[in-house]
Amino acid sequence: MAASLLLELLPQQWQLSITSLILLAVSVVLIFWSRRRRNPSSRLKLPPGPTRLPIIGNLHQISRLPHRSLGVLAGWHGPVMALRLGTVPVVAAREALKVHDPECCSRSPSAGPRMLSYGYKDVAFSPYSNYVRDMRKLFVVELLSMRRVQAAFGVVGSTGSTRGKPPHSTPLSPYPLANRVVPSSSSCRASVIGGRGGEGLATPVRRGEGGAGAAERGRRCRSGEGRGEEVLAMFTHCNARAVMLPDYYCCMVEKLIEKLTRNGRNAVAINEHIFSTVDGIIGTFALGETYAAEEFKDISETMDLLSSSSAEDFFPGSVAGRLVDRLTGLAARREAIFRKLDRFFERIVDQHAAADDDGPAAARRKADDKGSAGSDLVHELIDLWKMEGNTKQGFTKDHVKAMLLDTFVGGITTTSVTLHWAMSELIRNPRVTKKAQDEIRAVVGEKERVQHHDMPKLKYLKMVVKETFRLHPPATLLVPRETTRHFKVGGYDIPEKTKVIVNAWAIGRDPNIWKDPEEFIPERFEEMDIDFNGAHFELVPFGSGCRICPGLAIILPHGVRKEDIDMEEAGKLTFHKKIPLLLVPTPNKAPN
Ligand code: HEM
Repeated sequence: MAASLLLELLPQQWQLSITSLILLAVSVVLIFWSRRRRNPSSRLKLPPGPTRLPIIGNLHQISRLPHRSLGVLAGWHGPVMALRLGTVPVVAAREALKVHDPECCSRSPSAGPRMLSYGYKDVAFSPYSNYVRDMRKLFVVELLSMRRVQAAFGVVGSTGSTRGKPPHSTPLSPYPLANRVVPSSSSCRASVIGGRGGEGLATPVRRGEGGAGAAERGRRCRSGEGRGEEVLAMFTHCNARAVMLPDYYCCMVEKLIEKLTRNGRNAVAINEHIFSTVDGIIGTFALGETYAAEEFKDISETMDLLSSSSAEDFFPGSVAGRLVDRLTGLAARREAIFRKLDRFFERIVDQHAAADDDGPAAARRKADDKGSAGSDLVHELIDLWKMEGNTKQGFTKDHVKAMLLDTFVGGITTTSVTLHWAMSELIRNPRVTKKAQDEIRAVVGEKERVQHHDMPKLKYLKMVVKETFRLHPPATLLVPRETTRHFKVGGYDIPEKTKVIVNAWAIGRDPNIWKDPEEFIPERFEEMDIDFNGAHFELVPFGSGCRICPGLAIILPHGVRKEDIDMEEAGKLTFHKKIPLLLVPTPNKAPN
């Protein structure tokens, strides 16, 4: 009534246009409504979620720290929440991996990862397939196995060195690995910074065992269309593969100490030192004796490009998305980084391939004679390329480079970001630092450095690592998954091809699980049998199940007030400390 009165008061030419506009709006609503009725997905009981805006959906509700925005939204809408980011259906559900891991084993397409991984020829960003399963197996069973790592670093546990011995007790069999036997290695270790009579904390940490829950999930994964043998292999044989071995790692720590000592009483940006130490460890393990980050400076930009946050990711298949990425310059940056990355990988592969010209075995022998690492991951991948390259589903040079991307980018950044957070928490919490140092002193005694066999005794230090992962998982939202078929969680329907986000950061700070969740209290783990091996869903910094991180490696300073240490985050795929930690390194000698 009021509307018709208003219309009458308007000039005649306006009346016509406003009436047509109203008719148009009503028709659009009617068409939309009738389509919804016919669409079977509208009959599904989808999880609750925030109200969406036309076109952009819930994009406006996601800040630069998406784990925080999603944490707040989950507080309002519950632990299973549906969103739409652009045109992409998304479900944030921590329960998804716990109960429905086999249905969430894939990854959604994304423009950055697609280009940088040579069209999904890597593991981390590829949709689930036999190739991913086989390459995970290769990664876990061969490339990150104790035997291989020992071969790469020329050590055998804490008892001696293999220098002079052939690095391979059994030769690698070629991809597709159908008949590969999982070695029954059980010495699962990883390292964290530590030391004695020296300069700060330095020590390796022993990991926990898989547990019944893990084995059960491995079994379920396996029964789910043959997926997840690799998970079972990881949990039953070595749920935490070491990427850093004590001898080599000690050498890198010595180098770090030397650098810090040379620096005298000047403050240092500790993140840079951590980064180059981790780069040295993982770089050497994976790429031979190359210091990767010294040769390729754009690692953090690469990381940003791998996060699924381009317009094309939110509007897949649309010209508009691609156009926006072109106009904002993102597409050009992506191409430039890809060219640089490719040149870097080409050089590494070509150098290794040239050394392999006389045959892989001869190259290893030569390398071994020189007392160097002998066989690194690149050699292994080149072997595969040369053996399998001519087959129909050939393993090509691009596959080699894509696998290097996963190790180089995935391994170095995550590990150094974690160490940076750990150091910052230790500086903020002098009580914890003192307790960890006292433990190391007590365990290490008069020795100069922590030894391999000291690791299981450093229980408090392991709790410090767990507490760091609880508060600061570097991949705060893990690597998003995609559903391969419809399933129900918490009574809600999750359709096929839905992007699944697990907020590891919010789980670690959930007051229903953790007392005083914002506080850094390693002692909480004395009472709780919780580890980060993927078996406990209260702590999932490495993910869990079929796509659990095959690296599963961890790394790890007085007189400062807690408030002095800023803990703001920044990043896109992994979230690091926004303001680098500056420290003056001082020797921390054992009392006489
Ligand atoms: C502090 C250290 C690290 C953290 C916190 C971490 C975390 C993660 C997370 C959260 C995922 C996704 C898991 C999922 O989807 O459930 C992942 C996957 C992966 N990580 Fe790590 N990672 C670390 C170190 C490493 C290292 C050292 C390497 C290699 C040398 C590595 C290689 C990979 C690969 C290849 C994947 C892909 C697995 C797949 O998609 O199937 N990571 N990592």
